[in-house]
Amino acid sequence: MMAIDKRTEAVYIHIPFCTNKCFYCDFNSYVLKDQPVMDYLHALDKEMELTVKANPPGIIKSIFVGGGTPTVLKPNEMAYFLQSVRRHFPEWTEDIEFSMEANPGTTDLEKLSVMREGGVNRISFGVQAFQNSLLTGIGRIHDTDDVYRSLDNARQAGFDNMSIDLMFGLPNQTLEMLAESVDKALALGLPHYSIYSLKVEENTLFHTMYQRNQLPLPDEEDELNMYLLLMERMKAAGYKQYEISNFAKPGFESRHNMTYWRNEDYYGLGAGAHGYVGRQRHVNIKGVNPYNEAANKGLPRLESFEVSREEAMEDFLMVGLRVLDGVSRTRFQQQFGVPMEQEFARPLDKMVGAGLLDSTEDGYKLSSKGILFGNDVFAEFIGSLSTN
Ligand SMILES: C[S@@+](CC[C@H](N)C(=O)[O-])C[C@H]1O[C@@H](n2cnc3c(N)ncnc32)[C@H](O)[C@@H]1O
Ligand SMILES: C[S@@+](CC[C@H](N)C(=O)[O-])C[C@H]1O[C@@H](n2cnc3c(N)ncnc32)[C@H](O)[C@@H]1O
Ligand code: SF4
Repeated sequence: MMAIDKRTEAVYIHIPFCTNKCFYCDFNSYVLKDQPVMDYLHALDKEMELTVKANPPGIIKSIFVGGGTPTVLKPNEMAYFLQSVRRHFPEWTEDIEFSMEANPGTTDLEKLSVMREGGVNRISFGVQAFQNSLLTGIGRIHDTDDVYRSLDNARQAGFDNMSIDLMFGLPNQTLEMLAESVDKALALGLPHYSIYSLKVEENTLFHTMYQRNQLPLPDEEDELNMYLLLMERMKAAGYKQYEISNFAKPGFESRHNMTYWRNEDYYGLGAGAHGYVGRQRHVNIKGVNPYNEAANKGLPRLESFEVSREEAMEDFLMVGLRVLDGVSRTRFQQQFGVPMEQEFARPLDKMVGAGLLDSTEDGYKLSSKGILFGNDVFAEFIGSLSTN
C-alpha cells in the first residue's frame, strides 16, 4: 500500500530573483532590482514555520535551493536565509545533499564561504556554453572567464561536489561548438553534469523571435547529432547517464532529482514552488508581493489537490521512466498492490513493440532509441488507465 505516514525528508526552496532575465527562460524569476528581498526571506521563514507545524519533517536527506538565482542574495541575506532553513529543518542525515543553484556572474568568495558555513555542500552552476558569442546571444550575464573564476572560488571555499548545466540546440550553436563546450566542461573534472536541450517556451524573447522567424536554431538532424555526440563523450569520460539530461560519476546522482523521479515526498517552499507531501500536491502563489502577503496569513497556496491512485500509478511510469535504469515491477506491486502489466498492458506492449522500451529483469527502461524520443514514450501513459 502507499506509505502515507512516512515523514518528508526532502526540501525544495525557491529564490525567484535573477540579475537579468535570459532570453529563453520562463522559470518563475524576476529581475532583482527593487525587489523586496528581505520581505521575501521573512515570508519564506513564515512558510517554513507553518509547513513543519502542519507536517513535521523526518530527518532531512536532501535540500535543494533553486530559482531564479539563489546566489543573487547578499552575504547577510544568505546568512539569514540559511539560518532560517536550519531552524525549521534542524535534523539532517550525516550525508545530506544540500544543493544550491548559482550563476557564475554572482559568486564571490565571501558569499560562497557563507553558503559553506550554512551547510550547503553542493553547487550547481548555470554555465550553458563555453563560447562568449553564444552566451551573449542567449542573454547570459557572465562570460567563460567568470565560469573559471567562480569554480576556483567555490573550491577555495571548500566545495568539491559541483555540477554545471550546459545547453544544446542554441541559436547559432554548431556541433563543433557543442563538442568544445562538453570537452571544456569535462576538463573541469566535476562529478555531475546536466545537459539540457533548449526548449523554446512561451512568454520568452526567444518565442517572439521564433514566431518571427528570427531565431537561427540548429535543424532537427543537427540537434539529434548534438545529443548523440554529448552522450558518447560523457560515456567515454566515465559518466553514467542516469536520466535523459543528467550524467554523474557513481554515487553522485542528484538526490533531489531522484526524489522527484521516484515520486517520493518533498516540501516545496517559496513563490511558485510545487511540493508533494502525504499524497497532496500543491503549487504556491507565483508573484513575489502576492506570495509575501499570503505567507503572512497562512500557507501561500495557489492550488492544492489530492493525487488519485490512478494518477499516482501513471506518474510512477511517466516520471519513473526518465531514470535510465527504468521502473521496477516489484516496487509498483508494493506501492499499489496490483501488477504493473495488468494496469498498463496496452501502452507497455505498444512501446516495447515500437522498440522504445526494453524489458529488464524487474520491469522496463527506455531503449537506446527510446532515450531519443522520451517525450513520446511518457505521453503514452497520460490518461492511459481510463482508456484501458
Ligand atoms: C534556474 S537555472 C540555473 C541557475 C541560474 N539561474 C542560472 O541560470 O545560472 C536552471 C537551468 O535550467 C536550464 N534551462 C532554463 N530554461 C531552459 C529552457 N528553456 N530550455 C532548456 N533548458 C533550460 C538552464 O540550463 C539553467 O541553467
Ligand atoms: C531540477 S533543477 C536543476 C538541477 C541541476 N541541474 C542539478 O543537477 O542540481 C532545475 C530547476 O527546476 C526548478 N524546480 C525544481 N524543483 C522545483 C519545485 N519543487 N518547485 C518549483 N521549481 C522547481 C527550479 O527552477 C530549478 O532551478
Ligand atoms: S536561466 Fe537562470 S539566470 Fe537565466 S533567467 Fe532563468 S533562472 Fe535566471
